[in-house]
Amino acid sequence: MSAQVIDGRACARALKASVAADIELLKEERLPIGLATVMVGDAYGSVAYERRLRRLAADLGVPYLPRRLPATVSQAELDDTIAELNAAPDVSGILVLRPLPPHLSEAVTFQAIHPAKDIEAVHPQNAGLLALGVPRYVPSTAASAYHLLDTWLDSVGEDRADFYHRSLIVVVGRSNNVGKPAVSLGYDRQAAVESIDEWASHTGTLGRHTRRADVLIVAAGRPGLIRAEHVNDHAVVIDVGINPRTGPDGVTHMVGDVDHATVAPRVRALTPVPGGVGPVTDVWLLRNTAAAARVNSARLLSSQEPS
Ligand SMILES: Nc1nc(=O)c2c([nH]1)NC[C@@H]1CN(c3ccc(C(=O)N[C@@H](CCC(=O)O)C(=O)O)cc3)C=[N+]21
Repeated sequence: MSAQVIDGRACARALKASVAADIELLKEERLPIGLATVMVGDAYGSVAYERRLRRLAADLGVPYLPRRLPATVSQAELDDTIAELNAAPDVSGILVLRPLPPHLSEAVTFQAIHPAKDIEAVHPQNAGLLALGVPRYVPSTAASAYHLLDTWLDSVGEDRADFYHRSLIVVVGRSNNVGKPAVSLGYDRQAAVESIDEWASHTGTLGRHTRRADVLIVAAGRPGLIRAEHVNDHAVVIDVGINPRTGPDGVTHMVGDVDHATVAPRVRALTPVPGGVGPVTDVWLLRNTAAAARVNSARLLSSQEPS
């Protein structure tokens, strides 16, 4: 029997309707909402993501400010751009696209973002709140992985709490933007959680871990990393990988970290690439942008109070 393919586009459509309603309310209340992105250079994944965000923001009627800086920009110039966006009253959320060129520091850059506008929770304050189980914003990629899982559980009639309490979630990849948040969100659901560095594939120990997973979340950025021998027959596999691959025809398209053709026949359910986590991620980011409009207005109101 072949696995159920989890439909990320359908899930994104439903989520988008609820985000559109949030945005409508904000407009009625005259709370300013706006998304700003900062792209340094022109990495393939960043350009692709930025294009999607621009379209979605337009669709939802959210003002969108794309800032593009040359790959040679200095740390001080990048920090200045962020400071400007921090101060702009019509910008509720700021996203700095990764990766940054090697001469720039992600740690320094992310600390420059005002925590109230940090819709990806990359500032240490927001990353800390997430790790403590009291997130201000849930980072969109990891949030989308769990949103797809939750929605799929509902669709097959499994009780979410019961499922997570019985499950081992294995997260492959330990990036600050996906792997680590995915671990925190697993803990929050009271699941057993295991985190593995993708380096385990070089020591031949990857399968030993991944084969035990009830839920396998793969965010390693390595096409074809997970194959048939890495999974068991009741696994639910969430493929977070977004890797450009140029075919023999010279056309570049996206593939995930999971070898879909060999894994799909062996597991219970899995997400495709494209059409899995990706489409939900964009919508979640706009959801956080709407939530940020409220966080920012509360902050501005309280700063007007006498001290
Ligand atoms: N700070 C930061 N946060 C990010 O989340 C981030 C980033 N930087 N830098 C770039 C990467 C890349 N990325 C994508 C997410 C979804 C799709 C996506 O939705 N793709 C569609 C279509 C793919 C296709 O065109 O075939 C899909 O999966 O169905 C693409 C790319 C987010 N990234």
